[in-house]
Amino acid sequence: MVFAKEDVNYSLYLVTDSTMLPPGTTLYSQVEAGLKNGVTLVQIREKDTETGSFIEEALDVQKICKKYNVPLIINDRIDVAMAIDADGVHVGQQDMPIPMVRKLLGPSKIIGWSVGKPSEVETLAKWGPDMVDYIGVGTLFPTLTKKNPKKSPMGPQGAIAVLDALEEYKASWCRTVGIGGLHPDNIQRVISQCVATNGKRSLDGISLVSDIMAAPDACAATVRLREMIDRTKYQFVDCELNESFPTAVSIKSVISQVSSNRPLVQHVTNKVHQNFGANVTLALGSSPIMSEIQSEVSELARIPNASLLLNTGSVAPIEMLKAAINAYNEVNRPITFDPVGYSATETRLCLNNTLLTYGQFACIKGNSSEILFLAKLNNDKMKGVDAGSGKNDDALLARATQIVAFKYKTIAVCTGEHDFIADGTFGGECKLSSGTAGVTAEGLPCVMIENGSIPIMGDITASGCSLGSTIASFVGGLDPTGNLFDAVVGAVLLYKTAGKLASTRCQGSGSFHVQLIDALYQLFHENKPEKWSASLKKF
Ligand SMILES: Cc1nc(C(=O)O)sc1CCOP(=O)(O)O
Ligand SMILES: C=C1C=NC(C(F)(F)F)=NC1=N
Ligand SMILES: [Mg+2]
Repeated sequence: MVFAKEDVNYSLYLVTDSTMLPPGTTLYSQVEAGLKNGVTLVQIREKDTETGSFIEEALDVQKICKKYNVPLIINDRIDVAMAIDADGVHVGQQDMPIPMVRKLLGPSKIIGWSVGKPSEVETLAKWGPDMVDYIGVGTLFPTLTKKNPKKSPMGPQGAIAVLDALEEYKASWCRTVGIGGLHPDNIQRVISQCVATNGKRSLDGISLVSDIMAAPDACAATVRLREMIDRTKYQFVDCELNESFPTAVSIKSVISQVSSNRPLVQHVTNKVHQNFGANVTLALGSSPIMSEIQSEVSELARIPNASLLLNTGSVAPIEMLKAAINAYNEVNRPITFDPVGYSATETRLCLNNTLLTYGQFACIKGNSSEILFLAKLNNDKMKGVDAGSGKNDDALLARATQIVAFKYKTIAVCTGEHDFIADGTFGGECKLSSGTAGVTAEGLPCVMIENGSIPIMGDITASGCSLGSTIASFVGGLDPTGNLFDAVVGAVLLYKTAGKLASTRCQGSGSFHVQLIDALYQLFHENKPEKWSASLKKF
């Protein structure tokens, strides 16, 4: 039986490995459990097996696959694939060159190729539509399954670069599966974030080994994976994600929610910001906790209305930051990420990129330099950790904010003379293959906040960081029916209005600090957004 290539379903692609079988299971029992519960494609990959027994195993697996009408792909071994008339092969960059594989297997067999970077896409595009049928895009996340890992994890952003290359080189025939460290805790984020910049394609499937092969109950593991992959809504935070434009009324409602829910705002932040951030949080009727203790982060995340502010100004150990991201993602509580000094040094760049790839953020907030860099629109290195020097025009900043929102499927905030806020959550909608149906960054809801300049804001410490505290309070205080975009816009509007008010009342930077907290306190408790000086404009 030959499978028509366009009928191949790549959505849940099991790659076998007999070296990790739990007691009481066999290669066949795990594969059958997968096939019974929604695996749509199987690859037998047994690196350390002698040819004879490999062929025996492959024939047995082939029988099971035929029973479920699922194609069987052989890893690396073209000879074995031909010997048993398998449905295709998967080869890596160091294996037999693709044109030779195609010559041996003929046009109807499925050929898969491991791809880790855009230049490899250029090659496959040059070979044309008769060569590579699908690519394994990886290694997405760290994994122990691949013995001698040659590739460092690329994360969703690396997969986006590969998807972009497929679009750039017009390899429309080529399908894609993500692979490497894929598990229930990151699959939905991968499906949601791995979208080509033109919005026209996302991964066609999720490929994995250990989540099923090493599962004591491979049926249950596969059922969970299947259900997750079939979901078209990625609810990474327990509040509403819809792209309505905020109004004074909706912001008033956000403040009432925050006021009554009194969110716990865990600050993992730099030393300079801690005290002031705590006072800003208290002024907003929320309760701050400055904890960097890894062992308590799961408990804190489970406190009602918990909200995490991750500010990488001066950093806790990366393992603690990762634990915090995991803990809050696990219980769908919001994380506000402030990549302070995003790329000022190699260390910060590496740390921030690692964290950006490690979890889903409700909001990513930065100054214009940080946002321009995150959007890859700023070539020169950042100057120090303060706001970028020089004037960037509004259109560029709005676009950069939309690009960051799109890449990370988050609410992106770019602060400066004007503030920009873009909603890249797509209401949580996400789908295999079709991406965002062509919606691109410039199609995202984006607002600009005008408020006149507040020069003195730059003369105090932690003014930007404390906007983070304000955002974290607002997103943390939402009811499940509250709206994330409203909360972030409301936080920025309130903060800028308070800054303006404080600058008219203070005698210098010392009293500005105090006046800013007073203004936040008064405006919050008064809750009359319709009277705020900061104005909102759809961009
Ligand atoms: C077979 C394979 N190829 C990879 C690549 O990056 O090309 S990673 C990998 C192993 C993936 O195993 P797990 O799902 O257990 O992480
Ligand atoms: C190294 C590999 C990379 N990707 C894939 C797949 F996901 F199936 F495409 N299989 C492999 N064996
Ligand atoms: Mg190989």
